[in-house]
Amino acid sequence: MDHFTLIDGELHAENVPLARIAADVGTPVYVYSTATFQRHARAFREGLAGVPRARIAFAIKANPNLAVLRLLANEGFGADVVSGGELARALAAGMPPEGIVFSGVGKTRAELDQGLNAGIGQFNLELEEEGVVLSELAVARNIRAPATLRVNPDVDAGTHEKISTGRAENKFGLPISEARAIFDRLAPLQGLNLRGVAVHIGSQLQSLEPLERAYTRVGELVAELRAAGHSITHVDLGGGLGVPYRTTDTPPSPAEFGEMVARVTRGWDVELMFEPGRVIAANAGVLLTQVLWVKPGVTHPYVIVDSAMNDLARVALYDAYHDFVAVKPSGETMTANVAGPVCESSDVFAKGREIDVVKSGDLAVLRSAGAYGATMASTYNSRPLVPEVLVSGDTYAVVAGRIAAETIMAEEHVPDWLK
Ligand SMILES: Cc1ncc(COP(=O)(O)O)c(C=O)c1O
Ligand SMILES: N[C@@H](CCCC[NH3+])C(=O)O
Repeated sequence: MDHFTLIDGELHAENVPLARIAADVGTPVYVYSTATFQRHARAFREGLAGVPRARIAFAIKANPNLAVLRLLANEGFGADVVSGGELARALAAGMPPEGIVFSGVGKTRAELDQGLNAGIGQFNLELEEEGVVLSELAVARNIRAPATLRVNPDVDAGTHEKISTGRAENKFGLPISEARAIFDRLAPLQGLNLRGVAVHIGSQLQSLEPLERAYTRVGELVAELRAAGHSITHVDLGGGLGVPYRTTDTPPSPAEFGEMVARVTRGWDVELMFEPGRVIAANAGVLLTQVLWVKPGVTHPYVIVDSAMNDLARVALYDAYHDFVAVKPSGETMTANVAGPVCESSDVFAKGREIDVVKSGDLAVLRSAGAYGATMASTYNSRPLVPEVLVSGDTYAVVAGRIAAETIMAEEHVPDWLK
């Protein structure tokens, strides 16, 4: 359930008509609901009620909008960051440094430095050399960096191959079979407080079974590390819980996830970290767009909208499904393709789909666009960066402006020899 509903035959975000936002801000525009974000954040936390000592770090990559981060900080969430830019955003949003986890396979020395300067709560190490460098940087400051080893459990998450991270051939994590030896070598380093293990096997998971397998392997590793004399106090179980994009999708609920985690981790006696992204953000946002033309096609007409793959890349990248619905549906439907203006044949949001009847000038939304939407937008075709709006009750605020591609076009970008 979300807070984008029909009121008097017209789609609203909470109590605000989407048509009003379109008139005031223009389209395309991402529209987020405060109430949906809060509902999802609370449902996730409540799902973990049976898990002692659980901490939640929102995976900022899913939606790094500062207002959204402030909202989640107010819900007690920390942040999972994967770059210096995301770290800066988490801090700017008021997330306490000790609630911030730094993940990622390619952290630079400058980013490790930035994390140490900020005093973040945890570095998830992806390779042995990274641990050596982090230790050196920490020793230079006379501190010890809190860290875990991210392991790759070689589990197929059963999701789209481009968002799968836990198979042996993926670039993420250390082979779990080598974790013990690497832990033995890194744990004594003076600048490290190597205190646990992290795992994350992929995104948009539709089943708990691969997560349970991965977590079980992590549990075995924790026992093995303890038997070898290591003190293990922290385990990071990552993110990945899927969401319904279609009404027929039935991903596990946060409550079912929490029940599985409580069962699998019983007796681990550690602080558990979770890094949800999509499950908090996806259904808290829509991409509001206007129909430009309805163009006759060979088999079906093309509904050409003013949003495109540069605004919402998921369909072109992963063949993802986003529901397309009219803001003022007449009740009639038609079979059509929905496409954007970008000069790529992959700039198509829906093919041969039964959709609400729309005509030139009508407003419509692509649903479930709050995660990996605006954050993956680009200025391809010199289109502006899409703005974002956050609704709360009867009011809304523009929380990211429409940034014209021309603003990054300057005479100094043309070298002298071309003038
Ligand atoms: C390390 C890590 N943590 C958390 C996430 C968030 O995943 P999701 O948005 O599927 O919850 C990701 C993305 O897959 C990730 O790579
Ligand atoms: N960008 C992907 C998710 C990537 C998850 C990050 N490891 C998507 O939209 O589905």
